Amino acid sequence: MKIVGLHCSSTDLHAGQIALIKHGSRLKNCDLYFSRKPCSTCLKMIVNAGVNRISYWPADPEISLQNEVSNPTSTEDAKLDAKAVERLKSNSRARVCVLLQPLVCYMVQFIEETSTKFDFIQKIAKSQPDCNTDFYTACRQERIKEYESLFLISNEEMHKQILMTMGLENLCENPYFSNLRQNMKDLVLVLASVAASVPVYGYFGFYKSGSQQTNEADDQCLPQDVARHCMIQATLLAYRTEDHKTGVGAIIWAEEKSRGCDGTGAMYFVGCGYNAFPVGSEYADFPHMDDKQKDREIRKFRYIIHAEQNALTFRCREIKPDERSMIFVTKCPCDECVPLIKGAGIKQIYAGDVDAGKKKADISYMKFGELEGVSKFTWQLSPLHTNALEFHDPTARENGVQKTKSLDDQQHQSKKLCLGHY
Ligand SMILES: Nc1ccn([C@@H]2O[C@H](COP(=O)(O)OP(=O)(O)OP(=O)(O)O)[C@@H](O)[C@H]2O)c(=O)n1
Repeated sequence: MKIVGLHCSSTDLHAGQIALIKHGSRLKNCDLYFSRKPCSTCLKMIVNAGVNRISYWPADPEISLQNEVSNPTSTEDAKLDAKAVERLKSNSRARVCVLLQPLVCYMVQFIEETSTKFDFIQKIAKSQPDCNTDFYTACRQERIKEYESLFLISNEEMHKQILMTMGLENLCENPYFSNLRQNMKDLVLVLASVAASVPVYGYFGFYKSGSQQTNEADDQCLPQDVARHCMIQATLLAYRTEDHKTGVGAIIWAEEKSRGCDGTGAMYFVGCGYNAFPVGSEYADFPHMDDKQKDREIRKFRYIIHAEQNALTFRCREIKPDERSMIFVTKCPCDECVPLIKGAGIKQIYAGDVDAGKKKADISYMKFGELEGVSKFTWQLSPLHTNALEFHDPTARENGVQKTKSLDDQQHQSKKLCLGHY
């Protein structure tokens, strides 16, 4: 499977319309994933492009289908549109279905426990030995609250009514309804746990590492919230690893010269990957041992494809020399990958720096520190505030976790996943 694009709605266009503009008839046979059921404006074009499957999150984040009292005309429109969507669905070849695979047992617990092991949490914990990792729990609680309000509908009756209007009455009876809500909740918990592993905490963030020779434009760090968002994506990918021990995720974005229309500002998705054995291989085809195993022949390192290598191989866009392209990796790039990243023309690396400068038996991390010509940003305390872990403004913190800026909050709240009527 290869990801060919990630889009969200802009002021003028819905996410589905943007996918259509960006990819045109290349959408043929693709699978599309929506954070809500697409409206007829998007669906008719997508169906027409010949897509294979459309999966959507079974909720309506704007609750536009429920605002009958406050806004009868738009609710009427929303209901008409829901009917049109049903007709498009039943009369088209594409499979239109609910996006929800129940998670395997213990997955939520596994992710919650392991996400504290990521570099980003460990660095903070090490810098303040007395504070243990409680800040992780506080940060996770904040993310849970935020994502629940975005992705779940707290009132069960209202959720049932929305499902009915969407043509999902088969999910409104128990135990199906409660299973559906539990599955949705589990995914929210997974997302919140992973997001909390790259926390908003004090003056920690991605800052330039070392004194490097690069051109000025490439030296500019992304806003911290954008960098964190992309690293969370990479961290989610790391959970797909085929390595028993170490999961690594990587995602490449680039910045267009002109501002795009796809709701991601000027940034566009280039590719992503995680560490795994060659495509098509079966579980026992290759060795899985690490370099503590004496017999070198049964170690994994000569076989496993690194996260950055998969992101570069399965990218959907070219890396243009005159655009600022950036890779986000959850671990320090190793000596095999550093020349590949530079050779591919990537301008910025955002990474954790676990193992940086280490020479292990079969994998080394020596070149990252010496790398010139690519800007490197690693997770650390802001160099301007090295001794200032505490905020001067006490209102900026809550349970030890920095609160999101109110302006960001407002922008986030007003961002609709699919603008306009349903
Ligand atoms: N930037 C990186 C760094 C490592 N890896 C992957 O991470 C694993 C190796 O991780 P590492 O921690 O160096 O070695 P391990 O033997 O797994 O663990 P240990 O730290 O105990 O040596 C390999 O699958 C390698 O493909 C990767 O994809 N991208």
